[in-house]
Amino acid sequence: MLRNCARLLLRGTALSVRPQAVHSVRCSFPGITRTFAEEQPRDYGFPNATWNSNMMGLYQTYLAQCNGGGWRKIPSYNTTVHHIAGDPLDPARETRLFTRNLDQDGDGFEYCMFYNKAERRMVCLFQPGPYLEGPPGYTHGGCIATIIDSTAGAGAVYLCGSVMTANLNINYKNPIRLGSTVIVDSKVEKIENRKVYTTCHIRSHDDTVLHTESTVLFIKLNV
Ligand SMILES: CCCCCCCCCCCC(=O)SCCNC(=O)CCNC(=O)[C@H](O)C(C)(C)COP(=O)(O)OP(=O)(O)OC[C@H]1O[C@@H](n2cnc3c(N)ncnc32)[C@H](O)[C@@H]1OP(=O)(O)O
Repeated sequence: MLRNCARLLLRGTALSVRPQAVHSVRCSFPGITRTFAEEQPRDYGFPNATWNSNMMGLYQTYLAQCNGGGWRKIPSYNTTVHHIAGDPLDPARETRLFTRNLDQDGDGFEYCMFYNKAERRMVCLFQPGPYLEGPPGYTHGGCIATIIDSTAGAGAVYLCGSVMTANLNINYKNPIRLGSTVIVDSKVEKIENRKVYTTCHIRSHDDTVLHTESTVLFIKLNV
């Protein structure tokens, strides 16, 4: 449905859509604003049946802090934009966010994010699924890099607008077991002109194990 509607709109074909069914999908990159007709999009940052008890417990903890505690839950969809002007991608082709590209809940990246503007922090509760395997039973380092980039990137976007990752450094300290829950905690440390310096740590759900420590440099685009 989404793909068909987007295709029709992109081709300029008249399409009658109920107003309440129109959802404006905005991209975080400059010069790109497209509106797609779609059903109410699913927010993948809500709990599903595959979330384990630690993930659920942390979710409830952060959710409780959204009531006057300075935190807010960030929605998470499975697509950003379908076409970038001048981009070689076929505008009619469906694209999916890398971290939301599997159909079955629980197989890949299960996560939700919470943002605290005053603290310049974006926190991601992350439960890696079985299709993210690297070493037997553990999460692939590239997947870990992805969730760090996505979390710190979202934090930079919420604070500064459009950014691109320029540099990502990770020290892997302890492996992350598949199916476990970890806390990805990023913070914007410093902004210098277009450069947004962030740090990010991944810790176990109970804070006892440090899995990674990293720095990520983003460059602002819309200045
Ligand atoms: C909301 C939820 C949804 C949104 C959720 C969002 C999640 C996003 C997470 C995914 C993000 C990605 O995957 S992004 C995809 C991976 N990244 C990329 O493909 C980026 C490829 N690189 C580029 O496009 C470009 O190099 C840029 C845009 C990064 C910078 O190019 P530019 O715009 O021409 O700027 P440039 O003049 O080169 O640099 C500007 C300043 O930054 C410095 N600078 C540039 N690169 C570096 C570097 N690696 N290390 C140090 N410093 C650097 C320069 O020295 C300069 O400093 P000074 O002289 O001013 O002092």
